[in-house]
Amino acid sequence: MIEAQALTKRYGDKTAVDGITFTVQPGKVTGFLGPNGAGKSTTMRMIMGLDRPTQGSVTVNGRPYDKFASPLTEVGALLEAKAVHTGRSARNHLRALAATHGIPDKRVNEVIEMTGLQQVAKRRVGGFSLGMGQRLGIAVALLGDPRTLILDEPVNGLDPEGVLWVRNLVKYLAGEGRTIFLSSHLMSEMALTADHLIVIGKGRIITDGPVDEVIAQATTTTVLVRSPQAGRIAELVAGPGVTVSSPEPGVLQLHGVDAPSVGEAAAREGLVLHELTPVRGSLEDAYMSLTSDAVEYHSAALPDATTHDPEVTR
Ligand SMILES: Nc1ncnc2c1ncn2[C@@H]1O[C@H](COP(=O)(O)OP(=O)(O)OP(=O)(O)O)[C@@H](O)[C@H]1O
Repeated sequence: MIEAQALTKRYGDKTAVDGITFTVQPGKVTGFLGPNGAGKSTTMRMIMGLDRPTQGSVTVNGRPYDKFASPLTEVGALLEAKAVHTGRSARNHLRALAATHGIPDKRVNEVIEMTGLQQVAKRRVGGFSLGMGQRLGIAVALLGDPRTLILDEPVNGLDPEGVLWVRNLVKYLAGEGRTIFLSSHLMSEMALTADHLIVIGKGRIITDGPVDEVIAQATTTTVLVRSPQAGRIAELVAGPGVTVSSPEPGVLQLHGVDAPSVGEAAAREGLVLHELTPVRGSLEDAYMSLTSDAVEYHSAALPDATTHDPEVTR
């Protein structure tokens, strides 16, 4: 378990992390989301004892990181994967780390296998691709078989097979009762991987809850109806708080009414439905809505492709 209490980090005038309190529970994958510069890496560095809080505290399994006699066996981390510029092979890099932390050599082989590095274990780490470097970083994090794992952007640079592997790995490790805390900017991936989310912006917590609740809180569910009698159905469901739009003939998009009510109203009148689908908002929709005020680095909007002058685009 990770527990942060009023955790704060200032760099001069800049408050990178602004008094955040949260708990990361064991047995779950907890996603850590927020725009660039929100304070995710700074928070993770404080958990790992690499940055000292200006105020507040953070503990792993009840203790500050620097109080662990054998930290690698308590908490493993992949932080801002920078290429390890070393002439050592991956295996020797892992062996050296294992030796200094009293970890048996056979664990090195285990993590090499777990991370799919067998083919390249003898190669110089300095020549690794971004994806191989990520796998090695994850191997380092797993080396001490820790109860808690902190992964900053673990899928960065991985190919689709690697992304799927990380997803399955962290779910498996959480299923074993470990505490998993990971950041990612890939919302679709986070939606598939995480059970719980903590979203921060400008150093403060925006929301903290189960993935489904975060999505439900920040998006609206619409109902898609396809029917040869769409006009009649639109009349039936009309009422205060209900908005109806029709993107194409025979199709309705309904806000403010749920799918069972539409189905029951149609049945009562003997109307035919070809489709009745609740359309939930995505995590990306929820994230965009939750963080819209917290984005420091706004990008310029691109011109709408549909309004291009055909003379110019041709
Ligand atoms: N060593 C430092 N000195 C000064 N400012 C820093 C330092 N480290 C981070 N910051 C600032 O603190 C803020 C939070 O940065 P942090 O790297 O924690 O954000 P992040 O959420 O991890 O962002 P990203 O998604 O871009 O990785 C940023 O404004 C950053 O510029």
